[in-house]
Amino acid sequence: MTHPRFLVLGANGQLGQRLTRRLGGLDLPVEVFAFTSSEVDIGQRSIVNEAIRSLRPDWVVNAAAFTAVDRCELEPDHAFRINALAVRWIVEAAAAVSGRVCNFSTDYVFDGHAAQPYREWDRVNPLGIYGRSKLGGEQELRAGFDLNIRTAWLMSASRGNIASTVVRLAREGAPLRFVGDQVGSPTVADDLSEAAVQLMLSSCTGCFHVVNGGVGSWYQVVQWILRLLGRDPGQVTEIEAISVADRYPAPRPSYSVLSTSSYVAATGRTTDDWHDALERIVRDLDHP
Ligand SMILES: NC(=O)C1=CN([C@@H]2O[C@H](COP(=O)(O)OP(=O)(O)OC[C@H]3O[C@@H](n4cnc5c(N)ncnc54)[C@H](O)[C@@H]3O)[C@@H](O)[C@H]2O)C=CC1
Repeated sequence: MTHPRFLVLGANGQLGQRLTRRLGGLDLPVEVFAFTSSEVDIGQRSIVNEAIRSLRPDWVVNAAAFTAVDRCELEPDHAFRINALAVRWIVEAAAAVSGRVCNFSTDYVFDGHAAQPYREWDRVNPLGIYGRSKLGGEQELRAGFDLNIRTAWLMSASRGNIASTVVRLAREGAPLRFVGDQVGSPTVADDLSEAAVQLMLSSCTGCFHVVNGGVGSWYQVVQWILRLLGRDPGQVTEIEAISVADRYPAPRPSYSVLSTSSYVAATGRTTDDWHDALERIVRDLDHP
């Protein structure tokens, strides 16, 4: 009997690293192949084709993306090429070897005008190029065959991420200015990886929202990190809530909380509240 084969693209990214590690640590006989952006450039159709056709994976896990939201406005051609057209090439090559595609998308496909958590079937209306290009990628997937996981506000213990940045700034006593007027679903990349693996192992197809539970702003995330570090945010005068419009050129949805009820219905699992999930990361960062 052959073991399920997984091919991870964008394996050097925040999610790609976690997913590769999670797949490699499974208590099941699986084969995992992982390519970084320099090994397989998904923007090159022939390279994508060659990698997928030679390895014949059961699942191509696309963790590669152009995720710099503000740069997407300046480089729309590149954004559409990587976030949309490349997904078409991945799907074409996967189809040739009867493989499925697990793709990741974003809460930024929504405009933020909702008053309750977004479901998978809610009207999409991206505000900027990043969201539009990711929506383009979603549209390349095959109904009933591929898996599209919309997630949001990813955090991990990687360097440069919000958790490690706040820990560093707090230690240096540097001022902390974070957006307070945008709320969403902060999500830990390890938890998303676990859920994605579960969905693939249960042969789920279609669109699922997968995020940690609860609602927060980046300002609240930072307050929570400071509390976990034993610093009373009330005493930290340097922390300031700023407006998204003051910080970023590209528009962002002011409310992009995602409902995970489809994920719960499909797998019987729930995701942890983001406060608990973040606590695990900060504990690891604080005591490396
Ligand atoms: N970071 C976040 O807050 C959110 C991320 N997402 C989605 O989750 C997925 C993973 O995001 P992250 O890991 O956080 O992003 P990331 O930016 O950390 O990783 C993306 C990876 O793709 C690679 N990449 C870029 N262009 C490539 C190319 N032409 N060929 C191959 N690789 C290429 C980059 O080198 C990077 O390693 C993406 O689909 C993203 O759109 C969705 C919502 C929120």
